[in-house]
Amino acid sequence: MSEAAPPVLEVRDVSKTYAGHVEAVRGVSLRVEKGQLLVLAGASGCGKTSLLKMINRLEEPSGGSIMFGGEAVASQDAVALRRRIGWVMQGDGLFPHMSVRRNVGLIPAMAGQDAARIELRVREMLDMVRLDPHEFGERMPGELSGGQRQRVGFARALAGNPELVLMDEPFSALDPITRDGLQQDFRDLQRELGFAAVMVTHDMAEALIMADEVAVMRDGRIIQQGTPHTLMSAPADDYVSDLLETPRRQMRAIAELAQ
Ligand SMILES: Nc1ncnc2c1ncn2[C@@H]1O[C@H](COP(=O)(O)OP(=O)(O)OP(=O)(O)O)[C@@H](O)[C@H]1O
Repeated sequence: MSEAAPPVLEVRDVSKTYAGHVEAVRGVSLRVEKGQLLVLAGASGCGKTSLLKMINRLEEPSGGSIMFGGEAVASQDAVALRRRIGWVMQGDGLFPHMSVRRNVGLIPAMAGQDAARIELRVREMLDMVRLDPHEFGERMPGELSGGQRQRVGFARALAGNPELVLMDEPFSALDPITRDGLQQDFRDLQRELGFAAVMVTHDMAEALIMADEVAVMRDGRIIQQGTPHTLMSAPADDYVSDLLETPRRQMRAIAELAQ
C-alpha cells in the first residue's frame, strides 16, 4: 500500500525572535494540503509576515522546523526553493523597469527555458489572469491600473507552476469591486491549477470569504485555527469574537437593507 502524500506545507512548533528579544512568532504549528487556502489573520504586528517569510527562507526560524513537500526547507537551496514557491505581495512587487512580458517570464527565464517556451508561458499566464497579451505584454507596470498590476503579479507568481503560493495582503490596495473580482478569480485559478496557498490579511471578511481554513494569530501565537464556519459558530475566545464583529455587523446591515 502506498503511503499518503505529505502535506504541501507543514510548520512545526516554529518561533522567531528578532535581535535577540522581539518574539514575533511563538511555537506555531500548521499544515496546508494540496489545493487548500490557509489564511493567516490578526492585528498588525502579530507575526503573520514573519511566518510567511520563514516559509520561503527570507527569514530563518529561531526554533522549530518547516517542511515543504515532505522535506525541511532549511536543507533546501533558498533560490531553488523560491522558484517552487510563488510570492505575491501587497502592491504587486513588479519590477517597474521591466515590461509586463518580462516580469511574467522572469521565473521561467531564471529556470533556463528557451525564448519560445517562455513566450508561450507568458501568453498562457496572461490569458489565465484575463489580460490580453497583445494589449498588455509590452506595457510597463506604471502604465497599468492597480488591479491590472495585481493580475500581472499573480501571473508572475504562477508562471513557474508553483506547488505553493504565499501572499501578503495581495488585495489590500485595491478598490472593493476590483478586489472582489480578483478574489474570486484567484480561487478559480487555485481550483483549476491545484496549488496550495497561504495568504496574510488584516481583513476578517476577506479571510472568511476566501479561506478553506483561517488561523487567527495574536502576539505570535495561533489562538484558533478552523474553517470559516467553525470560527463563526464557535469562536475560541473574546478576541476572536471581537475580530468577527466587523463582518457580522456588515452582514446585519446588508440583511436589514434587503428587508
Ligand atoms: N526585521 C525585523 N527586526 C526586528 N523586529 C522585526 C523585524 N520584522 C518584524 N519585526 C517585529 O516582529 C513583530 C511581528 O512583525 P510582522 O511583520 O511579522 O507582523 P504582521 O502581523 O505581519 O504585521 P502587519 O500586519 O502590520 O504587517 C513586530 O513586533 C515587528 O516589529
